[in-house]
Amino acid sequence: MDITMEQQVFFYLQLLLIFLISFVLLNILAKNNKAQKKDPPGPWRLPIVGNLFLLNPNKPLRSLISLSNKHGPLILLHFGSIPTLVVSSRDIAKEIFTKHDLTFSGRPFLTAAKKLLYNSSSISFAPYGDHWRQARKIAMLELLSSRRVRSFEVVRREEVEKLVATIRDLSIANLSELSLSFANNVVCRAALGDELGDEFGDGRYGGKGGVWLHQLLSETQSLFGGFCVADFFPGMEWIDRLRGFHGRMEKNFEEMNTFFDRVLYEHDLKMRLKEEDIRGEEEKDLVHVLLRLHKAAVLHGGFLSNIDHVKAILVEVFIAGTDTSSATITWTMTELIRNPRVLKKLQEELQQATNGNSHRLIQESELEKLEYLKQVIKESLRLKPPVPLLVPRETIQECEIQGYTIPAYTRVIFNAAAISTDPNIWEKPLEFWPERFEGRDVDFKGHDFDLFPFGFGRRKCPGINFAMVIVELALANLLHCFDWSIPNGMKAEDINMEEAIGVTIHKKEALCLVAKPKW
Ligand code: HEM
Repeated sequence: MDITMEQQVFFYLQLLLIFLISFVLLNILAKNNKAQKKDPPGPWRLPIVGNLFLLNPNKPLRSLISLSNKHGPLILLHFGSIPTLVVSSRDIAKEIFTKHDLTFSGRPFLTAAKKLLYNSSSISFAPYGDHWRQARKIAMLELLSSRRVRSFEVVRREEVEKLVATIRDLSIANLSELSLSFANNVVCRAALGDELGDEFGDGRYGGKGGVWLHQLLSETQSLFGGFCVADFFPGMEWIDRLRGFHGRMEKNFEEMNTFFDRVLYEHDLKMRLKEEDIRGEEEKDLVHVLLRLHKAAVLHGGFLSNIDHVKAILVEVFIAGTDTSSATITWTMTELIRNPRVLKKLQEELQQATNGNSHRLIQESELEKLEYLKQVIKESLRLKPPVPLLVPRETIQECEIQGYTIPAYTRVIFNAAAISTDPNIWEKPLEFWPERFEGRDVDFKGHDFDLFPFGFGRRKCPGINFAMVIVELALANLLHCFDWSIPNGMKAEDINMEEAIGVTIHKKEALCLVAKPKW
């Protein structure tokens, strides 16, 4: 059949019409879509630096709290070129956990983690995915399980004995330093075993080797807490090189890497001598456990066949486990000395717990019944959470929160400290008042959104049991063995409560107190 000229024109007109209608419809849809995509509120920002100028570098936490007070509990800031969502409300944190936990389970790829944690192959800074899942499983089942934590009871007891003996010889105790070396020694002995090895000073934690390792780890902590230009201005690594930050990271990494190579080599030698260790018997430290898993992975294939991943997990245990526990001990002692009523009540509880035989140390088996001690620590974690902004997260896909669109790869900060001192949730929020938890079932292990010092969801801290027993045992014995007072006629109000900066928040000025032995 022939098509007439008229029919042809009509056909092309129809096509044109369809094209025009589709074009208009698509445009409307695109506009609607754009109109629907709403950014969370946030302050005005400058080109290039974004909102960085709004952060007081000495008090970033306080700056974030005041920005949230001004702009709302869900704000979008730009740190350099990095969009960063700040969550400062219990209800929004709960919405995220219950509806979008997976979306918020990423971690940003930060320079220090890339360099010091073997290309972010540990747990805390590993991007969400199979590697992280496998590493976390090992942490939960093998390294930080209740059984493993119990197996280090002797280590903790011996270190507490040493701590108490050291303080008996001091006229003034620097509790910031003492609690850090106590936590360091417990973590080192749990991770590496009882001896450091002769290449590292005299091979003992209390000696030169211990001091050297302590300094090395402090530098690692400080690099993690430091400001790295490339994390806010990708492509500008050269500035970090120029200002020496890269050099510091390289040096710290080389020293740490050599140290762990040596530790692994020595453990391997011992394991070869004692074949039974490979089957998992007599595992005395975490290096043994990791080496067993590494050997099995090399033989049969699987996770941890790469020795760098073993080293990354070991560095992680140190950086995640020592500072946080010692900061909790120091802040709790600070609050107690400022609150003599609470201090006295707690000492009475400890006295009763010893069943009349008070001239001895409190044992781990007695911690369970110390209700008031638990309330005191909970209150300290509420007022001074050691990791107040948690570890930064990153969205792995786009999602909608409170009607706002949050794109994939947005960095996310949860302001746990703002929530745990929110006057809408807590009565007298800035007062140290442990009795607030009496009969109030507030869990702090990531199930309750009023208080989550250990984070929540898939990425919450797997070291809670490991940390809590260290903190409880140290505090119970510090308070049971000594009466504490403030030196040089200072008053409680004179104690400087300023916070140092870093991922873990320490007391800026060391806590120095007079310790009078009770027995
Ligand atoms: C008082 C002591 C501690 C506090 C306050 C604390 C706090 C935290 C916080 C806030 C996070 C981030 C959670 C999140 O993103 O939701 C975290 C993660 C982590 N913590 Fe702890 N922590 C403590 C002790 C420990 C200890 C003793 C260890 C191990 C020895 C440990 C190992 C880890 C690891 C591996 C992660 C990363 C989890 C992941 O990304 O999957 N922490 N911790």
